[in-house]
Amino acid sequence: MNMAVKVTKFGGSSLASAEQILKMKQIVEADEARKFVVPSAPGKRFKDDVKVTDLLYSLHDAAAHFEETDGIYGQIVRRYTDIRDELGLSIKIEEYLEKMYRDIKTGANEDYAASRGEYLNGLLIADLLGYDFIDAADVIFFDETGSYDAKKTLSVLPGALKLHERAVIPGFYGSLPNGRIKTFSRGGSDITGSIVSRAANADLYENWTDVSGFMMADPRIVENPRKIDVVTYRELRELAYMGATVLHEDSIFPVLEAAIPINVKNTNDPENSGTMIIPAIEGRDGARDGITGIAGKKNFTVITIEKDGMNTEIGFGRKVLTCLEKFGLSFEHMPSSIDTISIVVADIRIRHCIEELIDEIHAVCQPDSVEVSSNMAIIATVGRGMIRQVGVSAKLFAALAQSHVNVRMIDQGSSEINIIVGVENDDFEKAVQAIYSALV
Ligand SMILES: Nc1ncnc2c1ncn2[C@@H]1O[C@H](COP(=O)(O)OP(=O)(O)O)[C@@H](O)[C@H]1O
Ligand SMILES: N[C@@H](CC(=O)OP(=O)(O)O)C(=O)O
Repeated sequence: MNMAVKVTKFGGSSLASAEQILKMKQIVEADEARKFVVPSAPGKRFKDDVKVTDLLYSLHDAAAHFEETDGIYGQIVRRYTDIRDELGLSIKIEEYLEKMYRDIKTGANEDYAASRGEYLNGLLIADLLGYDFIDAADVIFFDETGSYDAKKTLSVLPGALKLHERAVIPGFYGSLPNGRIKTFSRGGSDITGSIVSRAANADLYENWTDVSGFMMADPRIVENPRKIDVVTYRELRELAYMGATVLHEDSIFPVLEAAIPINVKNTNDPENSGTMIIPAIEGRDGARDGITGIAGKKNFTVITIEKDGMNTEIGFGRKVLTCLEKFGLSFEHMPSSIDTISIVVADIRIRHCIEELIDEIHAVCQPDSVEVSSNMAIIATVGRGMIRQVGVSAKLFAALAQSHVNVRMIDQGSSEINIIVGVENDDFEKAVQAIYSALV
């Protein structure tokens, strides 16, 4: 009989120090099935600490601008040598660090620099566990456009995993067709864990972090939020995309087809069952009272375009989108009513071209007015049962009104599993707390 296989991804918070890494070791060794380990780079040890990935971005930036680099490099060296020494390992991590430093100083790309956080941690962890080390650059691939290449990866990775009884595969990066290193977006070790789970045909993908699963709201905003025991891939994707950073929003794609469940667990409380993320909940959709969760993000710009008779003007939406396309902008949401259409774009993407974009919209769409509000936050209230439940929106808006939160935008998503509201950045925390108290 084939033995069960579990892939375990440990986040930066779970590997920030030797003490945390020893907890990881205990967890991995407690279950024979935990054959493949995907580590992140060491994260924050305390509130104001700096993640190694952020140090690496700073190091690359300083080197690229010919600024002083020895200080940052020294901090990175200390993070790894401290871990190595406290774990009593003899691996010569300095040699790998020195090579990295040379490469960065001689023009290695930013992704290469960022990826070394996971690479170096992977070497230490493989040594500690006595597992083989597989460099993600040899088994995880991106195409020429920089998108993840599932076909190529799945033609190489399953075979590579079969050659190893137990292995460590660092998270966050792979390689481009020209051999250069490419990373996923921030938090992307979660995606590596999912890819390895698919390739290993795992029975379970365990994602170990510093919270006991997905909570109904961000624990940094709502005190002691309720845990979500079971959540569907789709709800998870909505919540993750909207700001619940526990799991990267793209982590579900690699395991989707194979329907491999994801279990979010707490390295500091391994007995807690955490949250199970599964394809669908048969026969229970709609049976759940209330909502699944609340998530949100700050720093968006909302452009509201008004034009009488917009609803009958053929091609109006296309014209607006052409303007965005001209500036290479994607949008997050686009709620509309009879004579208005709003476009929500992240501040950081639009800041440099907002004035030119508005001029373009005036020229191309001939609107009656265009209003721009920046420093907006968007909050999504998500739940698969919400659509069949009367009164959720009424309660939500009453709660916001009672807390004196000015609602600047409403978008009842057509996916019908979320209601999105736009509020000012300053009202963000208050709004999340108000929605949580009213609906949970
Ligand atoms: N809904 C939520 N449930 C749980 N944690 C959340 C939620 N929203 C945001 N978080 C934050 O996500 C953090 C875990 O994600 P992250 O920092 O990426 O962990 P890791 O370093 O393990 O990858 C938690 O510490 C918590 O502050
Ligand atoms: N270290 C990378 C990738 C990652 O997934 O990290 P974490 O698991 O700590 O979120 C980052 O900081 O983005």
